[in-house]
Amino acid sequence: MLSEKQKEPLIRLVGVSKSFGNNIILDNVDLDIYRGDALVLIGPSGTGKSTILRIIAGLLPLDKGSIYISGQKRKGLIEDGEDPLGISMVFQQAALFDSLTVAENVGFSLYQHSDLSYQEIKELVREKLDMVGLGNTGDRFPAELSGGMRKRVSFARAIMSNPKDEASRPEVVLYDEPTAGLDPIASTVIEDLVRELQCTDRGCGTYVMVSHQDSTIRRTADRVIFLYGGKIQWTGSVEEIDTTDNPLVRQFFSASTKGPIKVIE
Ligand SMILES: Nc1ncnc2c1ncn2[C@@H]1O[C@H](COP(=O)(O)OP(=O)(O)OP(=O)(O)O)[C@@H](O)[C@H]1O
Repeated sequence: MLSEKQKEPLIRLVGVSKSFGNNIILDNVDLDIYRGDALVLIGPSGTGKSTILRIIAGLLPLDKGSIYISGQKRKGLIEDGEDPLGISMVFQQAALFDSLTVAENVGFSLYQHSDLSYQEIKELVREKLDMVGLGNTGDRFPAELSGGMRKRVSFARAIMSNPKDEASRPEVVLYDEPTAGLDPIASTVIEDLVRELQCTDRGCGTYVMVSHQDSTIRRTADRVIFLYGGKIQWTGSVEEIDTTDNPLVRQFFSASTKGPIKVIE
């Protein structure tokens, strides 16, 4: 039996609405994310998937509704107060500092915000780079790496935390299209890594991902959510992608221009 605490969602969006100008992007969205969830958000371009990630990360204000982190209502943005659990985001463009080495990028937040020694941070950086299979790249600059390697550096940065500050350890990782623009083999490396990083000796973490790539959706999702018209239209398992009779999901995966999804020309 799960205790009440274990059943409580780590993150809960209640009645969340968001517009940009006159465009209603999210319309009264409810979403619960549980510990250990491997959740992939899908849907046509421009339906608000990245917007949901940015809202969960606390980077974007809501128009209406509430967001609860470990049962605690968030007030304002992440810069207005820390959440009771660590949430980190891997951006679509790896978002590395070009003028810093790989090691300096990965250790950046610890150099800025911790009192760890240079040597301690160096060892942590090396550990995280080893975890993403890039142990020997610390002295290189982002421009010297392939797109897939840059993505992996951004993963290493996202899972970095201060061992003396348990609250800094990210329990939830948000991935925005981590395999966009990568060839199929580089995508497989990233997909495997997402799964490997989810479960460590501490247990299984939680992630929410946005992806358009069929292989990434199928290999990294336990639960799939289809967003369209500002609403969650369908939730199912990967297996159910091929068996559902939901017309939106069927059209999306058959890549057909005919169906309820309006084609933007
Ligand atoms: N800061 C902003 N200002 C104005 N419009 C925005 C802003 N951010 C997003 N939008 C608009 O909101 C809509 C949803 O954007 P979002 O990036 O969340 O969609 P998405 O589903 O992730 O799309 P894609 O699959 O193409 O990445 C788009 O029409 C986008 O142009």
